[in-house]
Amino acid sequence: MLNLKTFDIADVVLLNPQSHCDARGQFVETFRQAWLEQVLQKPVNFCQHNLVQSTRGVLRGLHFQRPPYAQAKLIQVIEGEIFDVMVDLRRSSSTFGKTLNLHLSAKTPQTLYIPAGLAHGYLVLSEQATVLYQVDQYYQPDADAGLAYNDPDLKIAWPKLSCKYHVSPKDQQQPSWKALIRDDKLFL
Ligand SMILES: Cc1cn([C@H]2C[C@H](O)[C@@H](COP(=O)(O)OP(=O)(O)O[C@H]3O[C@@H](C)C(=O)[C@@H](O)[C@H]3O)O2)c(=O)[nH]c1=O
Repeated sequence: MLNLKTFDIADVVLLNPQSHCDARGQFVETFRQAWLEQVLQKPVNFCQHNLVQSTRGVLRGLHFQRPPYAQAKLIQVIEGEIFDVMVDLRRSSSTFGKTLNLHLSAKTPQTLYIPAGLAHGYLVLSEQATVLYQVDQYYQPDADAGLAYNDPDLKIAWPKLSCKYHVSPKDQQQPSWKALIRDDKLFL
């Protein structure tokens, strides 16, 4: 049986699938297309699968692809724990500019669906983390875009760690929210 959670930001869905435990270990159906299609009332089709490994303090994001290559994402943490962040960039949305954060851990098999039009990022809280994610549009380097993870306007309460955050040179120079919203082409 599937248990799912929705949030203030429309179309973000956290799937909490059932674990089947026995003497050998556990078996979990982490995703069924029909589950999401029933909630979203539209077809989903993931064409690219990614595997990302990181160590504690690595902060990736906040990222999105500009239209017409905006990507919906399906996130699973298969090792370790992350603090996952989403920002609604859809001008038509009642939660435009709103952020949402969740702790995701491999200890609890969960699958997070992030609709197209949201910026996404995460901080690794465990010694190592492995994130598997699927996207419904191919990676388009020319459409790759970002938003400063530490923009005070976003008020994201990133957890404090005993080590420094490890942020890529690209992500240290992402634009602020105010700079981003001046550019109409960035949004759905
Ligand atoms: C995202 C991506 C990157 N790459 C390459 C480009 C680069 O050489 C290397 C690392 O890219 P990045 O620094 O952008 O990787 P990363 O910072 O992990 O980017 C990811 O961050 C998280 C938060 C997301 O939500 C993803 O959509 C994606 O943007 O991998 C691909 O080949 N395919 C892809 O789909």
